Amino acid sequence: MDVTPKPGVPCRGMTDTWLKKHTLIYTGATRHPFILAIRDGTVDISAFKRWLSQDYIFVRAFVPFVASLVVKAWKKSDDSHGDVEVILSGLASLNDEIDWFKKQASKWGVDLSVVAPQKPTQDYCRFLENLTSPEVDYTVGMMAYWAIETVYQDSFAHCLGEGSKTPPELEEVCQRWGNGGFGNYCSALQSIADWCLLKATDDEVSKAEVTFLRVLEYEVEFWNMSRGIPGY
Ligand SMILES: Cc1ncc(CNC=O)c(N)n1
Repeated sequence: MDVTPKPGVPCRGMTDTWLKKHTLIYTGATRHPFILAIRDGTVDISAFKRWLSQDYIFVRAFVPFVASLVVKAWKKSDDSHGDVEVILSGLASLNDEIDWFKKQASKWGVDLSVVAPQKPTQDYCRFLENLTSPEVDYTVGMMAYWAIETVYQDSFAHCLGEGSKTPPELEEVCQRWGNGGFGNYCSALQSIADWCLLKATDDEVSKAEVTFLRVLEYEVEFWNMSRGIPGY
């Protein structure tokens, strides 16, 4: 079999295949009514504040998950792709992000010390905690990391795109994840995830695909909660 890359023909990894195969649910997570409301300037400010306080809880739980990936990257024998440095720089950004959330909270008059996690936040945080276990493959974890970051990058970049009417006071929020630098970071995570998937067993690949779908479902639930759909 000829495996040499053809000029002009992009080399598609497993993650791109899944984005195509599951495009409906991916679009549901990245073009959610909450995001569309930010983009068209009709977002309810109480919904935005709810998102802000719940996401602060999420991000705190995200830190140990990403830290577990540093451990797994360090333990595996092949680090020719510099995975440890890539993940570590993500942890450093999360350190800034936690400060950023605190500043945003005081700007919007949200008291983070009294915020209780709602059910979708609890469920999503528990899912992250399960992924932190040493029993979960590095491949599955990296793929989840890429998917979680990419949903935010794609969603918030959409709020900054051509023709958006995002309120000026929310632009900084959209920039946090929608900026091109973060887009490049997501591409780096995607390359690592694709490389892992290329070498993974069939069992790991199918576990990773299920995990990919679960991430998208949790993201949709998180937006639903933020939007204040009755029942939350
Ligand atoms: C629910 C959710 N998903 C993804 C992200 C983006 N990662 C870190 O900030 C986030 N903040 N919150």
